[in-house]
Amino acid sequence: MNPVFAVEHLEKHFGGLRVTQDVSLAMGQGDRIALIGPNGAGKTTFVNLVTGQIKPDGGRVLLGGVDVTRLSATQRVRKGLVRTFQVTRLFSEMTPEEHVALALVQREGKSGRLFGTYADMPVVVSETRDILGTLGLLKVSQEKVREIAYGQRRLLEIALAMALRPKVLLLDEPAAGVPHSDTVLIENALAQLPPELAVLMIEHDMDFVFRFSQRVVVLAAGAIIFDGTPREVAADARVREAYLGSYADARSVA
Ligand SMILES: Nc1ncnc2c1ncn2[C@@H]1O[C@H](COP(=O)(O)OP(=O)(O)OP(=O)(O)O)[C@@H](O)[C@H]1O
Repeated sequence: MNPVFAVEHLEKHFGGLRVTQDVSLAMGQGDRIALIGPNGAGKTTFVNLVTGQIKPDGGRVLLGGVDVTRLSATQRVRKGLVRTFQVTRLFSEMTPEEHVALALVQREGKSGRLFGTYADMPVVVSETRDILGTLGLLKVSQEKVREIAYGQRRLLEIALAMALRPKVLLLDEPAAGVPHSDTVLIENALAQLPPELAVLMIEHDMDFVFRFSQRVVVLAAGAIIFDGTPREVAADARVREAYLGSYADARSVA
């Protein structure tokens, strides 16, 4: 069976800097992969290449076995490759329900209708509730975004990504900026995502990474230096040197 998502020999240079070096990776349905690496390792560049925000200098991006390297970011979203961003892009005066409902209205090509009319669209109303329920946001669905906790805003970003019906979801640091005590909200919500969805997460919080992922891919200086289970990755000397440092010793995760 074809992987749901793959990159083959991806390359990106910025001037003389090789930011992505011969990166190959494949994901199957339901995979939960964490992409880790030190600052400047090329994680965001990798996601930008995958989603089509920037063009690679070499290599291919495949979705369901089909080469999408030449497709725009929007075309890739329509094919099920969806990302979230590190920085939230929400409207402070709108509610979570309005955000998700309008994303669904837009997805269905009904955005010509007047704002606020989604209440007349039962399919939109029920899917909105399902998505907000999955992300644990029903209790704040009617509050303005400026009134909800930062962690809930990050979850709303993921809800908006889910409104696009992804097959592959790329999460760029979903817990960044979230107080450590609230990280569990994000973890619990991610655990409710559909099991068949393939999820690749960039994240610096290693406790979160080890609990979330079945597989950890380590990027350093633009190249994959390790790809294995959380237990293997924590025990690998090269990874400790490049990234984990004293973390693995301190936590005894190996
Ligand atoms: N548009 C650009 N032009 C030139 N250099 C760039 C550009 N974008 C990124 N870089 C460089 O590419 C390297 C990788 O950056 P990238 O943001 O992908 O790393 P990262 O692993 O996501 O880092 P962080 O964890 O800090 O977000 C860095 O050295 C960065 O300065």
